[in-house]
Amino acid sequence: MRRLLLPLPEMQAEFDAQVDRGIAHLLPVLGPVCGVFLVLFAAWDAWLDPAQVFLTLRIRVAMALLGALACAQGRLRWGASWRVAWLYATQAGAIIVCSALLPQGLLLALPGITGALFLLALVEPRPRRFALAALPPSLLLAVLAGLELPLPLFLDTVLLLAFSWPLALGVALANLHLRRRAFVAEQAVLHAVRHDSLSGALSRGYVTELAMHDVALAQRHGRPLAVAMLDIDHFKRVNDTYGHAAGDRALCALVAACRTRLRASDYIGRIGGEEFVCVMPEAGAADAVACAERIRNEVAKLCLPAEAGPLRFTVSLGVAVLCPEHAGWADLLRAADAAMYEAKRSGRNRTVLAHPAPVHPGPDGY
Ligand SMILES: Nc1nc2c(ncn2[C@@H]2O[C@H](COP(=O)(O)OP(=O)(O)OP(=O)(O)O)[C@@H](O)[C@H]2O)c(=O)[nH]1
Repeated sequence: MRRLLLPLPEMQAEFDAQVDRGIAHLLPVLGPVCGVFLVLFAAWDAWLDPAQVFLTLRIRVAMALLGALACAQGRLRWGASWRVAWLYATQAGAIIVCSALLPQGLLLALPGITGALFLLALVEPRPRRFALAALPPSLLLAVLAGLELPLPLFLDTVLLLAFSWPLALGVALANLHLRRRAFVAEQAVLHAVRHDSLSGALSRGYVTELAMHDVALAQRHGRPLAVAMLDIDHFKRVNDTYGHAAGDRALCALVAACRTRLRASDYIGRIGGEEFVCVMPEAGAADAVACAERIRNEVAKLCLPAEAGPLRFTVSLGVAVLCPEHAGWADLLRAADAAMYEAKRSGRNRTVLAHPAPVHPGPDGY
């Protein structure tokens, strides 16, 4: 059972959300499938006992309409599990009740009713939720079999249910195991695509995707957003003096230092060799420059052990704040880049705020 659990609680929550999304996509398809079954079962009823067919048809239609509530996307605020449980309970319930009204109906329908358990195990593989959906119809079947069938046949029915349940649960667990493996693999690929493997910063593609979204949001709601572009000073010299491996460690230390100085809602991405960008939603010029200065001071304090002696390095930063002159993320980044080159030109190890003047000045008028 432990192997079925995901290593992190947030991964478990994301996995559950993914399964729920899958079920939500499947539900509109299950509606018409139930409709086809309704017609087939009505024909079956007519074949077994034409006298009862109008009664059973009314029950089946009523249960189908009740079950259709589960497919009403967005109307009812039910979770996917409750929708599945409701759909299964109404459809299996209709089969069981109608079968009980037909001569030998329960016995004839038994393989279909137990078979439905296996279908459910494919749709809802999480054991507790599977049990939640499967239990009420199984209990209904046992009760009606107890009322309708002679004792030996009732015991056969209960025995068949007792066999089917662990088997269907096994199918659900195997299904769950396979889905979790696929999910973990998908997460690993996503992580590799979204992160720089050396420094752990976001990859260029992913930081661009996030930043474009945040810039569009800030523009739409008139909210502040700032960007700081960082570049290690004389990094070529660092590599030449201390070696490439020490240079790599400097990149990692830089990202770690930035993370300690950024807010939880800020993020850092690597956009080139030794160039990084920090995106700071809800930060005006004063906040962003103060944060950039904190990063610069933190980096200047770093001292990494290396064979050629203690490695110290500095960074130059260009800060740009979103304003109406910026059409989007590309313009904002260009402004931060220009400010960063200005910081390099004017002596390095400093922060330069890009012009034009920001629209969202901080309290100190930046
Ligand atoms: N160790 C290491 N070095 C890298 C990596 N990516 C790029 N570099 C090096 O970063 C250096 C960038 O050098 P330049 O673009 O000349 O800039 P600089 O020496 O930092 O000079 P300024 O930016 O003008 O201060 C090059 O020597 C690259 O080889 C990496 O992943 N690891």
